[in-house]
This record gives sequence, C-alpha cells and structure tokens, in this order.
Amino acid sequence: MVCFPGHLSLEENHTDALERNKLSGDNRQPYALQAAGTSFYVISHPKHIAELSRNTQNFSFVEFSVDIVKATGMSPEGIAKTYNLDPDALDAKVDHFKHPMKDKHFEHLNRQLHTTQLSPSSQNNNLPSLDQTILSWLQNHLTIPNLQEYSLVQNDLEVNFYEFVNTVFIRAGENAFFGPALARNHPDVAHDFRIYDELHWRDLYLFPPFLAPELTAIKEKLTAQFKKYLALPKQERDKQNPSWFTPNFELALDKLEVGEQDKAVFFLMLYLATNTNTPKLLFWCLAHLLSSPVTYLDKIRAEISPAFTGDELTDPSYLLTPGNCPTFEFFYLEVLRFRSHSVSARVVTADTVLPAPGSFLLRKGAKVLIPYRVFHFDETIFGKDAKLFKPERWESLPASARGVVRAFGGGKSICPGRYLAEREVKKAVALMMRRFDFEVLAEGGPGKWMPKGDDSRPGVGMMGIEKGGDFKVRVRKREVV
Ligand code: HEM
Repeated sequence: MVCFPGHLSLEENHTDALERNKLSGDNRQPYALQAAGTSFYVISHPKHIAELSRNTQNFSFVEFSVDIVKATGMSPEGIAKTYNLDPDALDAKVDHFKHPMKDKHFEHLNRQLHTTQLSPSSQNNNLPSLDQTILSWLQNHLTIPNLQEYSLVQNDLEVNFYEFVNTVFIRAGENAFFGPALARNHPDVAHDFRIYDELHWRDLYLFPPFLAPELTAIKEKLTAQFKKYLALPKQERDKQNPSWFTPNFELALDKLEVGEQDKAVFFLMLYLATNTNTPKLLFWCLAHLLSSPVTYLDKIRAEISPAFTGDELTDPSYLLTPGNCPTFEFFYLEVLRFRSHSVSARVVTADTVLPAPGSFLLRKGAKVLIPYRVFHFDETIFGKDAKLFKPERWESLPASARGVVRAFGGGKSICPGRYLAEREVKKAVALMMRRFDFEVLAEGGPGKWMPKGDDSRPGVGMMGIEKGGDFKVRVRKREVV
C-alpha cells in the first residue's frame, strides 16, 4: 500500500515535532510541512535520504535553486538566460572557464566557480589569498579603538553581543568578496543585510511577496544598492578586491547577457551565501565560551598560544593542524552539532515511491527537505546526553561521528564555503580570546542570559537567536602574558 505523509504547520516548532513523532531509528517517517500554501516533504530516515542522494534524476537540486532565485527577485528573462539555457549554448558562451560541467547547467558553472575560489585543492592559490585578506582585516580591525564605533557607551566598549559579532564579521566577509569599494560607496549594506538576514527564510519556503512585505522592501533596497555598486567603474570595484570569484562570476553573467537588475539579484544572493552563516557560527562559539566553565577558556587560550607572537596571529596554520588544539577542535565540532539547523532541499521531478520502511508516494513537483539536525541528536551515536552541550564527548567518539554532523549540508549540494568558514571562525575566535577579556553584563549566570537558539524551522545553516535574546557584553583589552 502506498501512503501519503502526514502534515505539520510551519508555525510548529520543528525540534519539538521531531521529538513528538519519535523520529528515531526505523520510525522516522516523512511528513509534510505547510508553508504559505506550499507543501514541503520532510525526510529524515537514512534509507530515504540515501535514495534522495542516489536518485538525482527524480530529486533535483537545480529546480530547487531556480525556485529560490525566482523568490529572491530574478526576472523570467534572467532565469531564461541562465537556468533555462540550452546546455550547448551555455557551454559556447562561457567556454572561457573551461569547466568540466558533467551535465552542463548554470548551477554547475556557479558551483564550479565557487569551488575554484573556495576549495583548498583548487589551483591558483585562490583560497589562501582570500584567507590572508580576511586575516589582515581581522588583525587590523579587532582592536579596542577600532571597535569603538559599535559601543553603546562612550569611553568603554559595551556592545549588544549578537548584533556586534554579526555586524563586524559581515563586514569582514563583505570586504573579502566585494573589496573595500562596496562599503566605501554603500556603507549601509552590512546593516541592511542584517534586517534581510532575519527575514529571508520566507524565500526558502516560497512565501509570495504579499505575505512577506518587510522582506520584499528590504530586498528591493539591497538590490538597488547592488545595482548602483555594479554601475561603478569595474576598475574601481576590482581594485583591492581579493576575491577571484566575484569578478569571474560577473564575467559569466555578462557573457550570458544577464541584465543589470538580475545581476544585482545574483550579487545579493552571493552576499547572502558568504555572510549569513559564518558570523552566526562565530557568535555561538564565543557565547558558549563565555558561558562555559572557565577551564575551556583557559585550555583554549593555552592551546592557541604557539600560533601568536604577542597579540599578532603569526602562524594561523597552527590552529588548523590536527592535534595541535584538541579542546578548540572539539569545541568547534560541538557548536556545529548543537547550533546548526541545516537542510538540503530537492524538487521531485516524477512521482516517486520511497523505498522501505513504509512506501510513501512523493508527487511530481513536491519540494523535499532533509533537516539534518535530527541526526545531531541521535542518541545511538552521541549518547543519552546528546541534548547537552558537551565538547568533551568528542574525545571518545569515533572519527565517523564527524560525518554525522551535517551543518554544511550534504550530497551534491554540500556547502563549498565550509573550508573558508572553518578557517575564518577559528582565526577570529583565537584573535578575540587572545586580545580581549569579556564581561557579560546581564543579571544571573549563563542559564539566565544565554540566548535561546531560534530552532523553529529548518534553514540554510546556523540558527540565529530568538527575538529579544541579545545580551550586553563589556570588552576590554587583555594583557598578553
Ligand atoms: C558556518 C558557515 C556556513 C554554513 C553552516 C553553511 C551551510 C550551508 C548549507 C547547509 C548549504 C546547503 C547545502 C545543501 O543543500 O546540502 C550551503 C550552501 C552553500 N554555501 Fe554555505 N555555509 C557556510 C558558509 C559559507 C561560505 C563562507 C560561503 C561562501 C563564501 C558559502 C557558500 C555557499 C554556497 C555558494 C552554497 C550553495 C551550493 C550549491 O548551490 O551547490 N557558505 N551552505
């Protein structure tokens, strides 16, 4: 007998729903999630996920990407010039890149360009040079006088911590991918992006504009700013822009004759991909460090010390070399496990019955989500205390447990920015712990001020905090001993 999945509303909390339905072991059955009139089938049984990864014919990532690009504001002409282009025509237009596109599609070109920029094994040293730019930016900016502009008071550095960490590191990412010309000409982009970042999940769930007026307004504002940025002379934009990707992505869009408005939409999406998750991951690393028994802080400060000369991070590769900083490594893994709410998404291209257990029919056109968080709390892997934040659990876990943490998604669409994110976050945590002392200014212990993560719906990576959950922190220069 073929079954149809049960239903759940987007208003319900998903962690609770997964709990309530006891979605563990062989009981994990698909269910449908209703959002703004669209059904998303949520898949969490390992055998069903394996089928989604294997059967790329019936479960398409490209179609999902097109939905998102449309929801973000791309015109039908823009879609036709990129995603709907005949594969041979695409090949002829962008042969400049000589990319080995197996199934020749814009999505693959986009991915290839990202990988050329972001993979440690890519040619031309693209990742290390981007890495170096981010490090120089951080070394220059992470000083008390330079951070004063974020302070709520004069003569001291007191900040709303979530807002502070996000804004500073969005600016670091912005500089790395767009060069200083964007901030110089459009200083509001980082601030406006934070508003967009809180709202854009509605595009993932394909809300029509009339159901998301605030999102529509901020998208229009940001797109207009990117349009103006793109109208600046190329020379000015590319000067001091360390990114290989951004000018080459633009070149590909030009070769495909994508219009200025649609190019601006693509640039907004690029800004989103580069900046939505890394600052949040950094925030959660810092928040857990501030709330954890001081032994973690002391241990991590001691472990990272050989990478520094005074308060300069002179040997960043030390931080990433396996075995050098075990407490730091376990802490990082635990934050990824505990604070990510990632999904992979696919569109069903033909009616498909999922294999046993159960025999569920997924109709053509249905959207499918794989929320990885359910694996992160699997007690058969992480133990009965899986719901606790406990970095030391990683000391005794087998190496294979790392593969269960899917903060960066999985399969064909796995995040190409994962190496950069790890490097950037580890360097930023190390620099901040080395240079600063932090004093949480909220009443009570961490149990009172530690904000609740917003885990109300699966999203595209790290969770934010629940509304109103930000807390004040005083930041002081730390004397290096
Ligand atoms: C903590 C940091 C990050 C997290 C947790 C994260 C997470 C994710 C997730 C969950 C996906 C979807 C994967 C899937 O569908 O299976 C994704 C896709 C993507 N991410 Fe990241 N990401 C991070 C940082 C970055 C950075 C720094 C960049 C770029 C510089 C980046 C670029 C992208 C791109 C371009 C995609 C789309 C991939 C495709 O279309 O095939 N991400 N990311």
